[in-house]
Amino acid sequence: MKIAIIGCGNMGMAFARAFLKFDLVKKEDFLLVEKSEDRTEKLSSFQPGVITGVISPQISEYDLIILSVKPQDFLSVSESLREVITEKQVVLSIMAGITIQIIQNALNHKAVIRAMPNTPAMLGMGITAYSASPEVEMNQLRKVENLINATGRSVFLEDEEQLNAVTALSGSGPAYFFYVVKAMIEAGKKMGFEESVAALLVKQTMLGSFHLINTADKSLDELIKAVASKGGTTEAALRQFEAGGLDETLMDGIIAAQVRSRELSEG
Ligand SMILES: NC(=O)C1=CN([C@@H]2O[C@H](COP(=O)(O)OP(=O)(O)OC[C@H]3O[C@@H](n4cnc5c(N)ncnc54)[C@H](O)[C@@H]3O)[C@@H](O)[C@H]2O)C=CC1
Ligand SMILES: O=C(O)[C@@H]1CCC=N1
Repeated sequence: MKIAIIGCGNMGMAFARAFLKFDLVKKEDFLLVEKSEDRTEKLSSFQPGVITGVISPQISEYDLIILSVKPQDFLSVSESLREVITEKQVVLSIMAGITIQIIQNALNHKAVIRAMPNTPAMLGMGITAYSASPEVEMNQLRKVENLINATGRSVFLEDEEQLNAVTALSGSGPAYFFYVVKAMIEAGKKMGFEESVAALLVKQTMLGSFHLINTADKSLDELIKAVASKGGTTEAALRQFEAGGLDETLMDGIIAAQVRSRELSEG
């Protein structure tokens, strides 16, 4: 399969590297379209077939076109892409908020898959949800699903609207996790630890706790209860979290992300 990637930043290249790792695509079968000159210099070490700063008719030789520019850059990309895209090509967009219909209209093109990955895709540990327009054929969808699975796990959603919630939950989710880890490390520093020691304590705690979620035969409430002794230290912390409305703040934040994802489709 020959793949053109438009917007070769964090996510576009995470996808490209994952496809290479699993030998799903050959280096020479990539066309990388990247506007930034700084970024383009870095891309040369990837040794793709073609690196270019602009969309040209050459793109019509590629089976799949991945749109991985920021949502705000889509309009300018679509103006040149609609001139050269051909009917047999499939478009895979990972842009937050931009609906299949907007992409179809802007490109005058029917076969569109919209996906929402997350940054652990860089390690092959991502989770991507995706929807497709009815014009995407089953064999095309399967091929794209195989590609996505090189970046981690995937889930197909019949209802495209749910991608806004996916964006809020797992698309943005890594940032929430890093935010909590950072706050915990800051607390460690406040209590007198060197940053490296605080980071070691927190990161290993997160890693071990994640594995407990997956392996212990306990619900999250039971896992919390198993840590929080009556009248003990954890209870003191949890009481403070509750008084500050931490869980509601987190939920409100995630819903704000969903609202923003919907807004992005309105331009
Ligand atoms: N970063 C994340 O965690 C996630 C991002 N996304 C989506 O992925 C998309 C890309 O995000 P990132 O990779 O984080 O952004 P990024 O800023 O790292 O990459 C975007 C790239 O597009 C390039 N670009 C802009 N206009 C262009 C044009 N006209 N032609 C060619 N290249 C152009 C930029 O120079 C940049 O290198 C966004 O739409 C975002 O919503 C989706 C899931 C997770
Ligand atoms: O923040 C954003 O808009 C993108 C979408 C999900 C993660 N990053």
